[in-house]
Amino acid sequence: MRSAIRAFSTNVTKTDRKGFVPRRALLYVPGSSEKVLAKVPKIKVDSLVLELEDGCPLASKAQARTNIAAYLDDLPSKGDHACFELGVRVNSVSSGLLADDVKELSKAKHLPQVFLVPKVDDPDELAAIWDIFKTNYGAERIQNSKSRLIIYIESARALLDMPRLLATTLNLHKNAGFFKLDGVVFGSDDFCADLGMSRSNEGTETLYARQRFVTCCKAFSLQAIDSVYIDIKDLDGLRRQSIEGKAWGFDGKQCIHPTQIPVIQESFLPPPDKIEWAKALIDEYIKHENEQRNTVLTFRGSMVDRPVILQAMNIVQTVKYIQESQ
Ligand SMILES: CC(C)(COP(=O)(O)OP(=O)(O)OC[C@H]1O[C@@H](n2cnc3c(N)ncnc32)[C@H](O)[C@@H]1OP(=O)(O)O)[C@@H](O)C(=O)NCCC(=O)NCCSC(=O)C[C@H](O)C(=O)O
Ligand SMILES: [Mg+2]
Repeated sequence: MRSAIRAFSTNVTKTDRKGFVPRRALLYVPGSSEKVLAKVPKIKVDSLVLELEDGCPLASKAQARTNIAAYLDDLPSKGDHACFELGVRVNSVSSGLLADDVKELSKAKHLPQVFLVPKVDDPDELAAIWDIFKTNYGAERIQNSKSRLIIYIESARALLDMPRLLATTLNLHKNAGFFKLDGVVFGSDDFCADLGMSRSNEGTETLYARQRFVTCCKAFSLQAIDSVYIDIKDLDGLRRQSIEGKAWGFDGKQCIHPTQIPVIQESFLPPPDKIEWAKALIDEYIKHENEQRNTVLTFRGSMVDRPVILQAMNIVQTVKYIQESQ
């Protein structure tokens, strides 16, 4: 892309995209099931999360920890994985289970590519989380790893305090060497429970929350991962909510069943006609700019100014990054 276009600060270009991981679909695979774990290397999804939290019954937590630690310990023997990223979601600090999770996981030779920490409600919890990881892994092992961090916003308090939570997490990386925060997940089901809401497939009850959430993520150049859609059989509803989330600026969506993966991943890719529109608009804009005319132009009957160009660039670059990561 030409320099005039590159000079714009966009959603995509302002983020450090080195090591960019597409997270259109983030699939939870319960760690308690050895049968399902055996399928992990072949599951084609952007981000695959070995689950220790709510997808794992309390009675199976210990078994799930052992299974996931064994999986990570023996990672090279599993061969190439079809996913871009293999993560582990641990339990929250408030559950009292996090220390046991991290203690067991740290026995494995390999770290996951991303740790996902749910229910981060208060900036003070972050010091406790860092302390648990440091105690078990040792600061050096963490600082020398390329593992990333994803946190969850799942309560009214966390949503309101989101800027402070994100800034504190980013500072823990900068000042102490904790894993770098790369994305944030909106835990809509826990959020509904926290507010006494009844969740619906339409998701109108979380409209404000999702919009505030995505705005805060983008203010800190972080990936925003949308709500889970629990009606597994309703793929049309899932598609509608995925397309809506993409249009609102979300980068991906949580996923609980393999049938949801293609629906979500397709929805988070701009459609071919949008990609064609964006490329043609950028070409036209460059031509227009070279002719030293006003930077507002008419394209296919619509007025185009700088923000429209930025949206077109986001489309082209999102596709480019996903293709480059494949
Ligand atoms: C919901 C499920 C319990 C359904 O499982 P099951 O009854 O086995 O479904 P199917 O018979 O339709 O399964 C068909 C085959 O697909 C495999 N399968 C199913 N789910 C998964 C999966 N998640 N990953 C990999 N493979 C999966 C089955 O094994 C079958 O295979 P086969 O026998 O070979 O044909 C189950 O889908 C499930 O447990 N999903 C994950 C649930 C979970 O983790 N929930 C917590 C995350 S959501 C969340 O916490 C949101 C957030 O925090 C918030 O607060 O909002
Ligand atoms: Mg949750």
